[in-house]
Order: sequence, then C-alpha cells, then structure tokens
Amino acid sequence: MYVKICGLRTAETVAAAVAAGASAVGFVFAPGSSRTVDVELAATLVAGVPDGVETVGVFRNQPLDEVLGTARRAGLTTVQLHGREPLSDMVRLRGEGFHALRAFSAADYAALDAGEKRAWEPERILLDAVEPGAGVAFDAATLQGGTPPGFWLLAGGLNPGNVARLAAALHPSGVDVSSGVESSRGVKDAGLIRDFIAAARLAA
Ligand SMILES: O=C(O)c1ccccc1NCC(=O)[C@H](O)[C@H](O)COP(=O)(O)O
Repeated sequence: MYVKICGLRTAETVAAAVAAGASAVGFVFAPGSSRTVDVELAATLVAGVPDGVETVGVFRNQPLDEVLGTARRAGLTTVQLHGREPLSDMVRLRGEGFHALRAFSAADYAALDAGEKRAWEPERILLDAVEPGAGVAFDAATLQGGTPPGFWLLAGGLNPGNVARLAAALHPSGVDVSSGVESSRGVKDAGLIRDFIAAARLAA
C-alpha cells in the first residue's frame, strides 16, 4: 500500500513521515492554502528526504512552465496537478523527467465518458473530494461505475480511524492524507502520521 502524507511544512513532520515508512511526502504550492510553502522552504525539506521516497509538489491550475520551474528548484521527484490540467501536461512533465499524478474529484472522474477514461488510463490518478485538503470524504457510491484500472490513490477525509476500512472497500493502489493527520488546520501531528501509516498498511 503506497502512502502519501501531504501538506507538510516542517522538517520534523517530514522526518516523522519518512521514519514511519511513507512512500511519498507532499508539499502544497497551490496558492491560498494554509499549507502553501514557498520554493526555498520546500527545497530545504526535500533535501532531507532519502532516495526512494517520492517528493510531490501539489499545483492547481498554474502555468506549466511555472510548475516546472518550481519543481526543478525545489528538487521534487513528482508533480501532482490538482486542477483541470489537460493530459498533455502529464506527457510534458514526464518528458521533463518528473513522475506525474493527476487529481480528479470522484464525481468528475465518474462523469468521464469511456473514451476519456481510456485516454487517462496510463496516468497515475488521485481521486479526491470536491474541495481538496478539506478533510471531507466523498461518497464511495460515486465510483460504482468503476475505479481507474491502473495506479490510483484514494484521498479525501481519510484518517487513522477510517483508512483501513475505506481502502479495503475500494482497493486503491495507495492512499493520500492531509487533514486527518493534523492537530489543527495546517499543523501536522507526528503521532497521527505514524498512526495513519500503520493503519493504512493493515489494509494492504
Ligand atoms: O491541501 C491543500 O490545502 C490543497 C490545496 C489545493 C490543492 C490541493 C490541496 N491538497 C491536495 C492533497 O493531495 C490532499 O492531501 C488531498 O486533497 C486530501 O486532503 P484531506 O481530505 O485533507 O486529507
């Protein structure tokens, strides 16, 4: 079970996530979030992450050249596009040497027609609630038309108490969390990070 801990802003909580076995740590570059980091802070945090743990930058409807510039300066391995970015952005990111992840709200993914779903099939997908990072789960029934056939992450309102159950029900490749490992909005809690990763691994 791949586990991504998102919205990190301190060296201590990055270290806690890595020590607990996180597959990926995420840094929010989308403007307007209580979790937004600047590129200098992100570069410092990324420098403390060992090889083998993905360092993911989260962007939302930002110009792709700006995204690429930030990703390079911060030393990220992976770019997560969390807006309405086209498939061609994913192709370009890979061409520039980054792993790429595209977030959809579960409802938007369910509304894709068969041809659109096929087009997105080779991509890594994250299925989330409508408002990202709000700690709200989506209704699993939204996905009764099917989940992505390839690598996909479940997100939205996960926490140490519900992640094993929801992952066992939907069979994602991995899970992603932000609010559920915070003591207050934007403030990560090392103990909750450890509890979340241990609980997620139980669902594997
Ligand atoms: O976390 C944010 O504030 C955020 C802002 C703008 C775009 C994306 C954002 N987060 C993306 C994530 O990957 C979150 O981990 C995901 O939405 C789950 O969040 P939560 O429901 O709080 O666990």
